[in-house]
Amino acid sequence: MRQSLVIANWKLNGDLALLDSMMNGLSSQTGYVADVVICPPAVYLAAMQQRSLATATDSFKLHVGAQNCSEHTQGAFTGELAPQMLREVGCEYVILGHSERRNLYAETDALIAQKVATAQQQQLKVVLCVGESLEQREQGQTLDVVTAQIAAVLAADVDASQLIIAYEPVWAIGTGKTATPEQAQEVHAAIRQFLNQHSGVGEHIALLYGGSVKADNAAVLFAQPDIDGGLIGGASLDVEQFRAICSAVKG
Ligand SMILES: O=C[C@H](O)COP(=O)(O)O
Repeated sequence: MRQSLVIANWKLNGDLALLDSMMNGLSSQTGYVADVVICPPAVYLAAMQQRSLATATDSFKLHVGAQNCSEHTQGAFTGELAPQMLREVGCEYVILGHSERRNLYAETDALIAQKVATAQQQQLKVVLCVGESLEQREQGQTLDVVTAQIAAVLAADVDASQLIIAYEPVWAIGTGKTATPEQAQEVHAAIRQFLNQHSGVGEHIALLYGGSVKADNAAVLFAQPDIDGGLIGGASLDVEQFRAICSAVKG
């Protein structure tokens, strides 16, 4: 049985007050089928871990995730955060290869592969983001782009069976244009098949959809057979919306 996950990526948003209201709001309604992960800006990670422990019960815990990490474990890299530092403050997950990192910070497939390897060596669960631009989709290159992004990571010293992959079409991120359930399912199925062919792990790893997921479209996306949950940006900053999205994952 594959893991179901809903992950909040706050990006450069939020504050301690939102952290408190989100933790209280989510933990006041438990019984989610999916594991729920919140990835706030890094300065809030330790505070989130404290709150996660304080609100945890035998059956429910909010998991802590980071939005990025260094490919290095230590050294003269001003401003960077090493995976084991993230682990030490309670992080279990890290998002890598997000299109904003690829496009705004020029992260290459090679750098992302290095980051994935280092993060896994330090026992972080990696959420690898992949996705095509609008131009690439219009030119029929979606599956080639997405599988090439994954292949670059599989070529490095990584454990494919421990990856979580988030398919996020770049044209759907923060635009209000969601991929249709059929478009998303087609790419997820292709990713699973590709992973089966290249490392035999396709049936076992969680594949998430991201890109303008909201309370009113989450259920239909998550009902697709190869979609195991979501990576949520804007709607993860609203307690009620995010709670509804978490509840939209069914067993
Ligand atoms: O990491 C999250 C994705 O970039 C999706 O963002 P969005 O839900 O605001 O479109």
